[in-house]
Amino acid sequence: MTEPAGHALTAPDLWTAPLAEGAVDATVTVPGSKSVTNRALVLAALASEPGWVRRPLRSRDTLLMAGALRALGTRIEETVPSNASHGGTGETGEVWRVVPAGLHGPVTVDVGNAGTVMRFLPPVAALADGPVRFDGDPRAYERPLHGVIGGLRALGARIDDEGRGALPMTVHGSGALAGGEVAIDASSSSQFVSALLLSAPRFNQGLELRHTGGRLPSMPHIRMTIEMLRAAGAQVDAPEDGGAPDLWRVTSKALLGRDLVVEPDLSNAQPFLAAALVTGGRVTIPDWPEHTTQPGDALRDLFTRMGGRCVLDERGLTLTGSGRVHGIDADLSEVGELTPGIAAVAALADSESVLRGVAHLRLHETDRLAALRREINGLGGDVTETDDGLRIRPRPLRGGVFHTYDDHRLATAGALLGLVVPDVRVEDIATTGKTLPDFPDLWHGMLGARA
Ligand SMILES: O=C(O)C1=C[C@@H](OP(=O)(O)O)[C@@H](O)[C@H](O)C1
Ligand SMILES: C=C(OP(=O)(O)O)C(=O)O
Repeated sequence: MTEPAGHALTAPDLWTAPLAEGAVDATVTVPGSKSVTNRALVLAALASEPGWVRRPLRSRDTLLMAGALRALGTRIEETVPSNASHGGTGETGEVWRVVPAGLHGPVTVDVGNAGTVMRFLPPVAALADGPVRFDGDPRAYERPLHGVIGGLRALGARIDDEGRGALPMTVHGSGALAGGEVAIDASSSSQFVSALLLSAPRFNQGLELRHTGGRLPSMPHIRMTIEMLRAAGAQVDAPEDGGAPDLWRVTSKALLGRDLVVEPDLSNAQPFLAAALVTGGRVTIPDWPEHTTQPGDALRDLFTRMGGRCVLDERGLTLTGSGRVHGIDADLSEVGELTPGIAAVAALADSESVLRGVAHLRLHETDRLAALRREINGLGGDVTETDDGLRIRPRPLRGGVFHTYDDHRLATAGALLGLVVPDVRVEDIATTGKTLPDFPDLWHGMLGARA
């Protein structure tokens, strides 16, 4: 079995996870969704008029996206108005005004380890005038990109990847892309599909995209792409509208500028809701949307099956723990990014769990299946890898170092275990900055609010 990739385990920067002294009772306001913010930025940059992104997530992944679009020529003005009431939330918040402009190289884009940046931006670069070099963290070189590279080449783009089929690479934009029909295998990442769809209204002939290959993961994220494209005026035919399976059509058409309020990141709400579940407490997440394409909405069902009670009302989503945590047998293919948090809860349950359908997590920020097995077992757990997931048999856990492999969701999983297992030290808690830089403060705040 391979060991998870990540940075050195030798000089860890250790964060002692706070232990809950009793049942957690808190309201936690979670910052905006990474997936929505980065789609909103791309669509706004490709639009034919200015747009607004309200309550954007400010984190490593979204700042990399904004920085790359700026380098390509887009103007993004950040303001924190004193009275930006919007969207019925009544809250003030940060607003980014996005003013699209001609996209130009030569430019170098740092993708960090952001899947959304490394996959959503090459199609944008193909529309730019000049070469756009893509580089990123060492792990970004290992993450799959072949569907984007092969797809773009078939649609008329010139890409120099020195035969790697991965980063680093240069997209030689010529100011326009023919577009048309293409087939790709997106079974290793739904982001290949989202990437090509997002830029497709700007292709001369639009796009007819077919997925060929194994099961497509993270379908809610593809629905998010389609919903946001349509809200920007795009014409999209998708399988769920009665069309052929695994086939999407996007018409060539100008995109509108939008005024959009970013929903809270429901996947980042996971550790806080889980805190209520494992301590038999109560946590409310305000502004939980009634309708959403975010995969995190599945937590209502998953955590109910694991022993919590969820109520969605005008205050937001409230999860109340019963004091008991049950194991679960779940196919997480649609909601893969929830796996580390589910695995941590499962390690504290009263029965075995089997998590299925998530083989593609081996190619996420780190090999998440190997990392979870190794780190939970390092605290005394009993986790084994299966072909497509994890089998977790709860055992009494002990303290120790929880390594995080530059993976924000490993770090929050470690913090959750440390809530009920004394002396868990989480390596590099700052890695949560990929999507949730405020995590340590929010976590301590949640505990400080304990009734
Ligand atoms: O499109 C998106 O915003 C995302 C899609 C998913 O990627 P994969 O399909 O590669 O798992 C998800 O895991 C990632 O966190 C965000
Ligand atoms: C897989 C994830 O991120 P990325 O957008 O980098 O793929 C994640 O956030 O869990």
